[in-house]
Amino acid sequence: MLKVGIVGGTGYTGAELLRILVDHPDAEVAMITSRGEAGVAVDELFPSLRGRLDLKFTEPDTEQLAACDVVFFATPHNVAMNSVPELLKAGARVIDLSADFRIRDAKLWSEWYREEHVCPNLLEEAVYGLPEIFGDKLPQARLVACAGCYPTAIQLGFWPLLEQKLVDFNSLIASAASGVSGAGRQAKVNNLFTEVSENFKAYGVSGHRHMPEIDQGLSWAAGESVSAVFTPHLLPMIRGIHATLYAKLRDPAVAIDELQYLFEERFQNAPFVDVMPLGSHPETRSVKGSNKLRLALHRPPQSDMVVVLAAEDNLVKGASGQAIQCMNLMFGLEETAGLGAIAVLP
Ligand SMILES: NC(=O)C1=CN([C@@H]2O[C@H](COP(=O)(O)OP(=O)(O)OC[C@H]3O[C@@H](n4cnc5c(N)ncnc54)[C@H](OP(=O)(O)O)[C@@H]3O)[C@@H](O)[C@H]2O)C=CC1
Ligand SMILES: CC(=O)N[C@@H](CCC(=O)OP(=O)(O)O)C(=O)O
Repeated sequence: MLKVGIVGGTGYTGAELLRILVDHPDAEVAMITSRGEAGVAVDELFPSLRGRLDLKFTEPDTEQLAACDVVFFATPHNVAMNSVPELLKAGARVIDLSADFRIRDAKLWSEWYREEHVCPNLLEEAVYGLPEIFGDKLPQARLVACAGCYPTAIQLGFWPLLEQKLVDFNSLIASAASGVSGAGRQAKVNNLFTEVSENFKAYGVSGHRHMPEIDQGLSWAAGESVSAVFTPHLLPMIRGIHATLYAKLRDPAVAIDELQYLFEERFQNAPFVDVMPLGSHPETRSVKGSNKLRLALHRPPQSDMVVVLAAEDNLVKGASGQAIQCMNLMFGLEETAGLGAIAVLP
């Protein structure tokens, strides 16, 4: 059994790691931290885990965490990077759900995250945690930087089109919406029920920290520097991301069936990417609680655009499920181990 440590166990992604790991056949949670809840039983804070986990939150302690085989950081950015060098030195492997190691360029990272990176030497080594693309790098990885929630849906949705150079690289638009759990569990006025419910709005249009991450991934896919227009929106629901991706076809005569075949082939060995039948409309509830990303292709009439629709659960494929998928591949386990849950309907 793998011994797992979780830093940041009281947040939404930490709780989601727990939900998945208590049913994992090859891993057990050995340590879980919270500064605010240290000493409190995990099942007291999360009664859904009563009878399933006999553990208390502890203060984060890098020396103790180093005894784990793998440590997940489910913490805000600028936290993991302070402990990762010591953990790696002690022989633990690290899966970071935050953005500390996602961007390869330390200067660019500092511009968006407003801090100096404390271990820029590890940025090159960190494997970007998007297993459908970088899965072959995971077995050797000491450090994984899990892809962000919006970037997962947007990068995978555009990837085959860019890789095959089928679309105009200057035409990429990603309009996406996230449930409120994407903003984390800490109290903020903007996330109050009264502020969020019965409302819909865009945010971060002139600058969102996922922009450089999305562009970095799209550029890897295209093999050259590419930038998308990204517009996030806040959806008055708890979980789920829906993205509508637009791109101009280089050859408007290309048949939609060919594109569908391309996507099916690209993701044929990806257990968590579902390329739905042509013309489908993936819904967030069809992925709620599951590690699936559902994609569907459309060709609007009288236009030279292709539209890709994408739906995922931001806390599962967009965060904790994807992190566990990475862990499985790092340790030579079944990619799907512990991740078999299907979506909750309705
Ligand atoms: N929510 C989402 O949909 C997604 C989130 N992510 C990323 O995952 C990370 C966690 O997100 P989320 O779960 O939403 O965040 P939350 O705000 O819900 O939880 C943060 C957790 O980190 C702990 N924490 C905060 N500061 C520190 C610190 N300085 N040292 C140690 N522990 C700390 C908190 O506990 P305590 O203060 O008690 O120690 C808490 O348990 C973020 O980086 C986020 O960007 C990624 C994809 C999707
Ligand atoms: C609704 C909401 O606020 N969403 C968050 C999503 C970010 C997130 O969860 O962080 P990752 O970078 O780790 O994916 C935001 O827009 O900042």
